[in-house]
Amino acid sequence: MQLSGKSNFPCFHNRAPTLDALLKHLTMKSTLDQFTKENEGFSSSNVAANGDISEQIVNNNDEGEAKQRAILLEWLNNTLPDLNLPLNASDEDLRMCLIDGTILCRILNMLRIGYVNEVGDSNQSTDLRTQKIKRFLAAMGNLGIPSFKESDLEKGSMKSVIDCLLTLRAQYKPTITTKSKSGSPRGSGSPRGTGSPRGQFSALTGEDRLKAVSESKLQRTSRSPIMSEPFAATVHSSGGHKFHEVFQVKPGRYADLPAAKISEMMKSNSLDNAPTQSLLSVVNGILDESVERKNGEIPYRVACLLRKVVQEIERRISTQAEHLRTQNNLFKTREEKYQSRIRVLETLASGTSEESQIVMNQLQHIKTERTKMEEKKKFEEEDLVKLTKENENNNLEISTLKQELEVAKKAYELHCSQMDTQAKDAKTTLEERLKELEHLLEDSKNEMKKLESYSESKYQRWNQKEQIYLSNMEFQFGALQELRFAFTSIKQEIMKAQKSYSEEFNHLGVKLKVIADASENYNSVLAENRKLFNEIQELKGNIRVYCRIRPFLLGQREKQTIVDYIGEDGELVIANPSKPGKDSHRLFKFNKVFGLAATQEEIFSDIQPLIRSVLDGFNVCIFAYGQTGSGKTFTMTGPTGATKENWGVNYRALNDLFDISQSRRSALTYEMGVQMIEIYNEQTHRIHDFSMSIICFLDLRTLGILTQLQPNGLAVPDASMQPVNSTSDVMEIMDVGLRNRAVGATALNERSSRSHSVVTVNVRGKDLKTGAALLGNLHLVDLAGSERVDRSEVTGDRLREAQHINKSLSALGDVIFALAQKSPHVPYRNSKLTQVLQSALGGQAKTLMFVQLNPDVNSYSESLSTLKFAERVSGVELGAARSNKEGRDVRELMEQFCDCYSSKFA
Ligand SMILES: Nc1ncnc2c1ncn2[C@@H]1O[C@H](COP(=O)(O)OP(=O)(O)OP(=O)(O)O)[C@@H](O)[C@H]1O
Repeated sequence: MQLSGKSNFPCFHNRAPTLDALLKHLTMKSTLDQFTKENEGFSSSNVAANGDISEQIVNNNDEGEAKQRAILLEWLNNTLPDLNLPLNASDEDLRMCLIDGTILCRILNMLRIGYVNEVGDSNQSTDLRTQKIKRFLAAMGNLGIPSFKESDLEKGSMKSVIDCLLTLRAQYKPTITTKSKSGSPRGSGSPRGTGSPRGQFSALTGEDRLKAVSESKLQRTSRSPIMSEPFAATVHSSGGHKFHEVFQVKPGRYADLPAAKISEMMKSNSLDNAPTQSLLSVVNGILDESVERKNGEIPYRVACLLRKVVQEIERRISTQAEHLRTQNNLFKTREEKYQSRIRVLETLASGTSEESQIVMNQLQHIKTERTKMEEKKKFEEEDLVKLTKENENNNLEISTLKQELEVAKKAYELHCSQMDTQAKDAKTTLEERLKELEHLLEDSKNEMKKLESYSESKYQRWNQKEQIYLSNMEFQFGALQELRFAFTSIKQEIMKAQKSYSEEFNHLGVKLKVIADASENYNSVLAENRKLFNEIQELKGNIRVYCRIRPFLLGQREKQTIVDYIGEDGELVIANPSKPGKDSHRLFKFNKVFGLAATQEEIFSDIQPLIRSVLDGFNVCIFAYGQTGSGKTFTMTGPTGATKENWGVNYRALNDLFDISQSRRSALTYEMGVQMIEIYNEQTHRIHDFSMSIICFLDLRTLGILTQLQPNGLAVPDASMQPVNSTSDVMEIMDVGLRNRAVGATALNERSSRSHSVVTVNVRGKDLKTGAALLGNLHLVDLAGSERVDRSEVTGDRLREAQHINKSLSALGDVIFALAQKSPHVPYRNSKLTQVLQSALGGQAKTLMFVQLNPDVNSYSESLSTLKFAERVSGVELGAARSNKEGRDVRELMEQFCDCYSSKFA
């Protein structure tokens, strides 16, 4: 049976809804009694009744507890069959039934006169009701509870009836207190330890019972209406017990409560039955927990619980306020009633004195009552004020809590919205990621298919390759076998070859020893060779004169020549066809005469030994002498734009120098330098500078000529040497020099040179073994034209140029003549030309002069004078060569040299 924990009895709970209903049914006559019962009559009568009960209970101690319970259950089931209490109902069920105010009111209504059955059984017989009343009285008698009389009911006085019911209720009520101490409904307060309600109650003395009732009253008055709730009155009821368990939560644990627990707490039943103090504790606990966690976050379910609890507190406060207003109105109504009664009584008091005395007594009594009422009212008002203040404080606290709750709610909602946003973003991201993964999965599948097909094809290819490799391996294995056989045979051949090689090496070693011995003698042989070679050159003559006859040029083929005979031993006979006669033929003798058909190569091959002498450390001078246009430049340099075949003496000589120096590099190292100057009007100029040109010719700086030769044998110090390493370097320098030469047009030759061109090659050699130095100079001179002045048809500057040319050529002839005569004085200083060529003229120097001859009959006289100049030089020299009869014959020396050379190097 489910019983409500609320007590509706007016004495204990003013806010119970059944109180007003009960009071309305009471008669006006019993109003004063009712008032007395609620205030003081209850305690005194109750105490008195309890005292009687205790005596009766003591007298009936022998009756069993089961019998008492059975009697009470029987009566309750008969009277209120809808309770449907089982015969074996427990003491707790019985207790819960009897302390229920509603049930007590129903019992009271049933007992009072004019009772109408709740179920609407208006036809119920009076006998039945009387029988029920008698049964109740009998049950009370059995329980030893002071009862009432049926006449009291007939009179309409309910005081004794209410006292009886309160006693019955009070009998069960102490067991509650006892239970909390002993854990048994009957408690340990029974002196016998039986725990029966009667025994327990009887164990209390009258004073104790009075004290208990007073405490109950004191509790009632000291508690605020808010706190005087059903739960407070029925702390140990089943519902209260449940609330106690539900709200016994340790501080700081609300956030961790499971949802089921919070749902249980939020049940309307739980919240309705929970004490306000517990609800406030819940609110404070949640807020403290929120503050302690410092993040303001309150789980949603806890926030719901908080809202629910606050709503419950608000509801209770409003209910209590309503109740206080009702109570106040009630007190005002009562006061008005009392005032009207006082006025009636005062009217009556004006009647008889006796009645007046009685009325005065009653009035006094009423005044006393009124004073008490006023005191009570005062207490109530104070209570009201306290409650109002408390209500205000609570409202204030609630508003604060609401604000905090609102703030917490907003923070929570903000947090929730952020979480929602994050969740949406995360969801979107995850969906995108899912799509990507799906695409990837699709791609992977496709890739896997491709790989499978590829691996399949590759597997087949590998199989094919394996077959090929196997066949190849078989083939290679066969080849390997062949190679092994070949290797064995080759090995044997190598062994044989090794043997023959070792024998050959031994033989070569012997030969190498011979070569080493020969090489040790090489330098001495080389020195001897140089000595012998020089002796040969000396035997040929240190001054040689060759004659070269220029061929007719294009357009001169039909002209008469002056050349009558050319002998192999250097004889030349010229004749003047225009003056035939006895003296028309003249004989000239040279070292050698080159005819019209002589090539450049033939010319050079004859002078090549002199070039070798330069590398042996001797000075050599080669110059061309002849009239303008006789072919001097052609012989010394070659034609303009000459190929290697037409190279003149200059190029060939320098080329030969480089070739011979290269062939000697194992024994000698050479450094070469070239300078190119020209002597014009007895002034010396450097012409190989690349920046020179014909236009700037007259502004050229005049070079000084040293009176004493330098250590290198040069007489023109200012004309710096240009180092050369190859034939191309030399050709480049010469080309620039030739372009810069002073060339002017004359009537005789379009390239008539009026200056002496001197190319000097300085050679420095070093013997790698002995360290001895060799120094040689080669002078290659292209002389100016030797024609006579009166034929050149020039005057002024041209005439002065011709005079300077004739003077220098005469000086050259004088020097050579003096050298040939071994004259003590050689007139080198008579011209710039002889000064420049001083080192190459005389001493051990070798001089070779080409006498260039123009065969044209028109140039007969110029050719004749040229030949006479050459005769003067060559005649002396040739004579000297011929007079060297005490010396060895040239031919013999040559043979001796050749024998020596072949024996050393063959
Ligand atoms: N041996 C030769 N064979 C063919 N042509 C020649 C020969 N000698 C000279 N010549 C030609 O004759 C002309 C004159 O020669 P070249 O200029 O060498 O004379 P030159 O004596 O140097 O004159 P100059 O005194 O004016 O310098 C040139 O055209 C040249 O090519």
